[in-house]
Amino acid sequence: MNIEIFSESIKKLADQLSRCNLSFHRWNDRHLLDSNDVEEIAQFFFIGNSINYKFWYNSSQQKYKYKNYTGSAAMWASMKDKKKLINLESIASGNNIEMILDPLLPMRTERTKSLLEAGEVLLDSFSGSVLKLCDQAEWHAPTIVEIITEHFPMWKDQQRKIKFNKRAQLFVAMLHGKLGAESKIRDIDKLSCLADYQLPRVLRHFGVLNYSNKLTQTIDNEILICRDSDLEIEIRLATIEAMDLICDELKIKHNLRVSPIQLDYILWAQAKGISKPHHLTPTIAY
Ligand SMILES: Nc1nc2c(c(CN[C@H]3C=C[C@H](O)[C@@H]3O)cn2[C@@H]2O[C@H](COP(=O)(O)O)[C@@H](O)[C@H]2O)c(=O)[nH]1
Repeated sequence: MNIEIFSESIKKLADQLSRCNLSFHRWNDRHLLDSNDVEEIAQFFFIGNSINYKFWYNSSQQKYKYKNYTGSAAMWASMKDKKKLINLESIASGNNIEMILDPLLPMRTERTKSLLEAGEVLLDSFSGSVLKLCDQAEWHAPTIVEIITEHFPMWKDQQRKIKFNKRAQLFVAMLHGKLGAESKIRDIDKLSCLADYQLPRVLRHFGVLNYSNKLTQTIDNEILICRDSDLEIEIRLATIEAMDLICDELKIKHNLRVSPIQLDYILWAQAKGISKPHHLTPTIAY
């Protein structure tokens, strides 16, 4: 065991959170597509999340940049600038990928494969419509995630039978938040938080996750943690458990019903001000 969850820190953090606006993020950020066309938004969120992973090169400090943006925001901003090229037929044919993918993005080979798969499968199995995929799931959040991970192998994020499905769940959360009152998505609260590299960093910063000396050394010295290793899975599981406990505390002590996926972005966004590194696992999952 390399991680302990501190209940005192959970109480303190829940207390702070209880005084914040805990509603779903609306994804109206400047680097995201703004459109009244729901299909266009859904497609943009889908294509973006198909390559929403690993924005670091060799360390937490060395991040992909585009214009004034860093990390995932830079990827979204670059996709937004190229939105006219995001045409499923040409993505699936491989023709536009060279132009869509910024050459500076890490894991270019994997991202090319992710984009090709997204284009091909959306066209072949869902008539090129992300909304059709949601219709097929009857807008039931966990079913949308299931359909995505069944049809798009690159989205499958399952380790030792544990379904993390970080990118598929983020896609659903983004669509739900963006649609706001118009959202037909059901059972969004059945999704888990998104076990990426920033959320555990935030939970560690707030003292919720307490790392063993070995893990502290590994992360602070920016030593790579292998994909599918016990350590990687422990970090991801502890993140989910801690987020569930924070939600329990908000409910029991503060009478606030907040789901882990609702709380996810609120805490994720806190990563910006943290100086300690995040864990480094080269992966297409997050
Ligand atoms: N748990 C959780 N993880 C999330 C998100 C988002 C949201 N995305 C954006 C869309 C509009 C917003 O303004 C954001 O820019 C990205 N990530 C993950 O973080 C990592 C990138 O981190 P950094 O290098 O610092 O950008 C990477 O694994 C990415 O997949 C979230 O909401 N929850």
